[in-house]
Amino acid sequence: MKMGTALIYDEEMTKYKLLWVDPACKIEVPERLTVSHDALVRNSLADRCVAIPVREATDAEILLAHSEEYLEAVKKTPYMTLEDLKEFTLQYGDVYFHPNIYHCAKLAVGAALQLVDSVVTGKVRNGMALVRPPGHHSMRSAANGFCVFNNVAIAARYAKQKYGLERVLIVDWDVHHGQGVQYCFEDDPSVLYFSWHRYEHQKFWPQLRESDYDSVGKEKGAGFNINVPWNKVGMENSDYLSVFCHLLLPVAYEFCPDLVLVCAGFDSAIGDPEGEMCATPDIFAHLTHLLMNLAGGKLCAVLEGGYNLTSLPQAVCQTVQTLLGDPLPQPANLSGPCTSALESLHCVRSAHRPYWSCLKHAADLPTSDISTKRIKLAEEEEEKTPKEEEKSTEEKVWPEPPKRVAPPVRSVALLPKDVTCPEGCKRFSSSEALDPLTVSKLRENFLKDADDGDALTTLSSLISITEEMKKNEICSGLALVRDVTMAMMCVVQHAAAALSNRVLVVCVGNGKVPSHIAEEGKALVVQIGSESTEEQKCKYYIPVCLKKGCSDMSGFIQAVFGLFLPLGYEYDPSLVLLVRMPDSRIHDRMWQQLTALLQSFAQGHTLVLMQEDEKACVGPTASSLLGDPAPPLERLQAPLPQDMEAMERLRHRLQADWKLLQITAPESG
Ligand SMILES: NCCCNCCCCCS
Ligand SMILES: [Zn+2]
Repeated sequence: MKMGTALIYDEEMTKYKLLWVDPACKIEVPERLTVSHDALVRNSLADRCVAIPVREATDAEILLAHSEEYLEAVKKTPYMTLEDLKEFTLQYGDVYFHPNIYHCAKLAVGAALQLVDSVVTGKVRNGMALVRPPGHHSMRSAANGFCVFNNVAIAARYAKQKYGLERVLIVDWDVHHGQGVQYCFEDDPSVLYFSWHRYEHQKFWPQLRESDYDSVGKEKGAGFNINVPWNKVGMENSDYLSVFCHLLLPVAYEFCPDLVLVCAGFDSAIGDPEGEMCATPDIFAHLTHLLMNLAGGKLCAVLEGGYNLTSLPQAVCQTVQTLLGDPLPQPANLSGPCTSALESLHCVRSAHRPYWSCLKHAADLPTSDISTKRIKLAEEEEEKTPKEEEKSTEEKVWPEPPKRVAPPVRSVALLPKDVTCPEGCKRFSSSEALDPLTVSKLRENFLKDADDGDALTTLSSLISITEEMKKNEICSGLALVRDVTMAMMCVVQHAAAALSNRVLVVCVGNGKVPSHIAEEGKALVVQIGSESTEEQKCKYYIPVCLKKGCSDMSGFIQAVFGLFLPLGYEYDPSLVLLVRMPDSRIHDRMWQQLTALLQSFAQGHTLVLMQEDEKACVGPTASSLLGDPAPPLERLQAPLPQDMEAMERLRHRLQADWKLLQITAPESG
């Protein structure tokens, strides 16, 4: 049964503002919340959510992350005069107080806790809390960076204490480093904190040495704090996706969290005066989707920053629409990560090599460099942005994110009559006959026995399904066929020729895949199995070999994140064909994860082909195609070294053609 998405918002949290002149704080305005909520209402997203009321956090809850003296001090602010408030504020940095901010800060924490309760108890699947003041900069005994109480840090402690959760992942995609969260959990292996942030070699606020990539956590928490410093502004969608694919997701899946909390700051979006980045609002649909199959889909997004009143509401809507399960937008043209981002990615992966088996094969840091400060030389040759003084002040413009229309039919199933159609799926029966030309072409090209009526019906039905997808009548589909290879050939041939689709073909399991279908680039074929049928000779046919075959979950998931996703994003297909070859021996859970993750592409137009005897896979496949979160994989052990080395060699060979496969900067000089 499809569970809902919670939306937590209360206009009371708009009822505080800056009462004096302070240039550092003037961007934190009540309108941030009103424009975001109004956009959700205007786009008919709010009424598709489950409205959960806010509540005030109790003292005990606030004390989960703050000291008594700090709480007692803040408690006095409602009764302060304007002068007292100014005086009180001086002891903290880049933050302001107001007679009503304590009340709002308690509501912001309470909203986050209400969201945790709704998600962890299963009342809803996931959700978002629109709150202010934000939280991730506030520390045990100090307000900072517009933050009073650390909403997400308290939520993580609360979730562990009340529900006995063992592992919580916090993803902080805000453009600032949530140092308050880092301090809270840096010695705690049960909370993995990931943050990227504008850093510019410690020149950017809050200018902390401990925000660099070599702060990996302390004592038992070593490895559970991941900092990705952006040492240049202007980071784009490619940079964000590269870090997700080559760092966050492999580690997050190895960590196997029971709950995902997102410090959902949108000052990392284009147009924001703080971040000065260039990632477009629709990228947050993809970042959200890529996290939605962790922890069985239990994801709580809590608003942090976001100061551009145009990109903030757009990004909030993209996030909520994805939480609701709508098809993703086609990602904007991805040009590959910039040198600076690759330097940072390389440094973080090296720093965390000792702690995560998925990174064990990350190349080592050149011994001389202990921090990105010394790697500036590689940056000189690539000027991403004009020098400081020439910094452009013109208004950034970007296209309105594309409408994401959910097709009338979410998923169809082409099944033998004796196989029941999964709930939520629509059984496909080719209503109108295909035009005779297509039929005759099918006969001569694909049918061994020209009079094989069943095969003809199946193939013509598959073609009809791809045509319906092209018209966005159908989102996705699955088919049980007698011969998956022939069915694959037929769909690729037709889609590439007739529909001018770019088809991403993902073949799971061994079996002869006629690579000529990849020749002219109309299809990109990746195949993963236990033996490489043929070595990779053309750019569009990529065989991945796992010693133990597709039953090896940790090797498989590395191929998904390190190869399949980057390739898929760069290829940007309009159709994804997922083929389960006979006796692939892939685990159902891994299959469901793959089916879910491949919906990142082609606006979810995924067609799954399976052999007729795989009846048992129909249900799990359908639930993933219908948008149900894939069940979590168990904790992954180390992938086989020889598999990882083979994947490294493959990636190294391919990265010249496929930029999103890069994980280190091109040799400088
Ligand atoms: N350019 C003004 C300096 C403001 N620095 C504090 C930013 C806090 C962001 C919280 S997400
Ligand atoms: Zn921020």
